[in-house]
Amino acid sequence: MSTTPPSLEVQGLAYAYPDGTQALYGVDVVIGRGERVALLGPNGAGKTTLVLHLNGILNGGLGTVRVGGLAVDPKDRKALREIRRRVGVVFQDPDDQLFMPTVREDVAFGPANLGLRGAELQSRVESALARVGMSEVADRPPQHLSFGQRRRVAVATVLAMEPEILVLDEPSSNLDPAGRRELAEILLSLDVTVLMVTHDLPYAAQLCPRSLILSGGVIVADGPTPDLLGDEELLHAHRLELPYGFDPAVARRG
Ligand SMILES: Nc1ncnc2c1ncn2[C@@H]1O[C@H](COP(=O)(O)OP(=O)(O)OP(=O)(O)O)[C@@H](O)[C@H]1O
Repeated sequence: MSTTPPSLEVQGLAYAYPDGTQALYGVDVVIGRGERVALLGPNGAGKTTLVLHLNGILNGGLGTVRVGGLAVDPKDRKALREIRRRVGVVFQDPDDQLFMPTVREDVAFGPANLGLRGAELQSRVESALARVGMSEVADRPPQHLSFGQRRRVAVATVLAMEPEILVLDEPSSNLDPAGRRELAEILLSLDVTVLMVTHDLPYAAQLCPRSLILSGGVIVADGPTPDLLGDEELLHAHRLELPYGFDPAVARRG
C-alpha cells in the first residue's frame, strides 16, 4: 500500500550560526499535505533560521528535513534543485522576487528554468496569474503595480513552480485592510500546503487551522490555532499579544 508522504517533515533540527549563536535546539515538525499552518514566535525565536533550512539555504546543523519525502541534502545538487522547486518561499519584500520587465516574464522565469516551453509554459503562467487575480496586469512592469499587487505577483511566481509547500514570510505586512483581505481570500482559495510565518495573530487565526509557536529555538506549542490563541499564559510567556478586543474563539477551525 502506498501512502503520500507529508509535505514537510523536520526531525531533530538543531543549528548554531558560525559565530556560535545557537538558533534551533532540536525542532520536530510534520505538516501534512493540504494543511495551512502558522509559525508564530517572538523576535529572535528562530523562525527565519527554520525557514532557511527548508530549502537548504542554511545547512550544517543536526537533524533532517524532508519535503514530500525527499531529503534536503546540500551535497546532492540535483536533489537540492528539486527541493527548491518544492519549497516555494514568498519573501516579505516582493521586490526581492520581481526583476523582469513584465509580470508575465517574472512568472515564467522559474518554470522556463525548469525547461518548460511553448503552450505548457504559457498555461502555467496564465493559471498562476489567474489564481492570484492578476491576469489583467500580465503585460505591465511589476514596478508600476501597487505593493499589494506586487505581493500577489510574487505569490504567482512561486505557484507557477507547482510547489509542494508554499512558505510565506509575513504575508500581511505593509498591506492596507483591503489588500490584507484580498490576499487572505486568495490564500484560502489555494489548494496547496501553506506554512505562514507571522506576527499577525488575527491573520493566523483567519487562515491557519493549526499553529506552531517557536520560542528560544524550540517548538513550545503545536495545536489548533483557536486553542493556542485562547491560552493567555502561553501567549504571555512567549511575548505574543492579541490586538485589544480580538476574540480567538471566533477563529476559523478545520
Ligand atoms: N547570521 C547570523 N549570525 C549569528 N546569529 C544569527 C544570525 N541570524 C540570526 N541569528 C540569531 O539566531 C537567533 C534566531 O534568529 P531568527 O532570525 O531565526 O529569528 P526570527 O524568529 O526569525 O526573528 P524575527 O521575528 O525577528 O524575524 C537569534 O538569536 C538571532 O540573533
